[in-house]
Amino acid sequence: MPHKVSLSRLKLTDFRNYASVSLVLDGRHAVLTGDNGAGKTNLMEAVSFLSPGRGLRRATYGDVTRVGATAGFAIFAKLDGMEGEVEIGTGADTTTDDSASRRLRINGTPAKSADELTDHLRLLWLTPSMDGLFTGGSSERRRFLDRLVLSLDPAHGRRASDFERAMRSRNKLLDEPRFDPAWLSGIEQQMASLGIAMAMARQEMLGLLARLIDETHETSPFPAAALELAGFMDGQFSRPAVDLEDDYAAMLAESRYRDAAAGRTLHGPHRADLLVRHRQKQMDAARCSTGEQKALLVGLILAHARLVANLTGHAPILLLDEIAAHLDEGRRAALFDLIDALGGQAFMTGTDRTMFSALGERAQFFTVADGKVFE
Ligand SMILES: Nc1ncnc2c1ncn2[C@@H]1O[C@H](COP(=O)(O)OP(=O)(O)OP(=O)(O)O)[C@@H](O)[C@H]1O
Repeated sequence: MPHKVSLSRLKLTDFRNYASVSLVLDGRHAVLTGDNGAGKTNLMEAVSFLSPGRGLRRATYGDVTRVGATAGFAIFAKLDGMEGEVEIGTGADTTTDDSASRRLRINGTPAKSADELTDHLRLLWLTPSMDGLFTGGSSERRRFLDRLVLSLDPAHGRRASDFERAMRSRNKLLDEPRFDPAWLSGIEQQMASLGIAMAMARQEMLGLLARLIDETHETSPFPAAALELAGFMDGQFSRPAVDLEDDYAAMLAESRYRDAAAGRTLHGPHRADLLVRHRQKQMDAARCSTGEQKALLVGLILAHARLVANLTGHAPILLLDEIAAHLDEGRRAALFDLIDALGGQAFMTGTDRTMFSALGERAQFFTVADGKVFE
């Protein structure tokens, strides 16, 4: 069984609709129920700030600061983390500067980078806004894919942002009337090494996930997904990375004029797409019913959670927003058993407490109302 990483304390100050709230958690799953607009998702969003990035809504820090607050927002959490007990404090003063970056303290010491959070916990989430993942644009799927990679390989985020930065400089250079070829090929080399590393990290994660789905799909109550990356270096990933880097650098050099005309870089990992198929039905996920798509997504997240637990030895914290809403009683009970069997702590929301009764003593129940939380 993996080690259970769990939150024991969560305090919010001026975060969304919470002026001040403090939760004491006992390590079991946390079920948050309450009316629409009570603040359930906001609480989960606060927990999602314990991972690098802008949380599960990708909001600006100005947006998450409570309307009317005078000094920005703050989140404090205490947890039994991957390296033992840890206290994490994060927040930003957006009242004077909306572009402020967030401060982060781990055990009282300022962290150099938000990546340090991944030493203590891994977080995965599933929210209703992800329901259109298979039918929407490829950028959402890439973001989803990269988050899955990030929870296994924390360096992935830095690689992706360095690649973006290099690509922006190249696009800018190509926009100039006469570009300097030596300068450009330097940037293209950098893009090639970062871009191939990114693509390989994605391939590797998908390979591991596919193997795990293979091993577990017969016992899973959720449909199995077949996963494939397409749109960049397709079918090439058994070749050595250095060869792929050379090919990609050559591809960039060749497409300078076309890219200049298009005003963007036409080839690269930023154009890849995650193709998902329903294995049992042999059907593209985009053509499955709404319920089937949701079931595929739930199955995918839970398989990934198991992968993270297997590879790191620590079960990730799961944030599952309205996950039980459209399931019948039997499926809900099966889902809760599966979540519980992962060995980690899950936060779950819903409007009705009775929907979670199958969890019984395995969960701590909270009622959320108007920015207040009661046990
Ligand atoms: N910066 C903010 N300051 C104050 N209130 C905010 C801020 N941002 C959002 N809110 C409010 O927080 C409330 C609760 O939002 P939340 O998404 O958490 O609800 P919920 O309990 O998950 O509801 P639902 O069941 O409808 O999903 C909303 O009414 C929203 O207007």
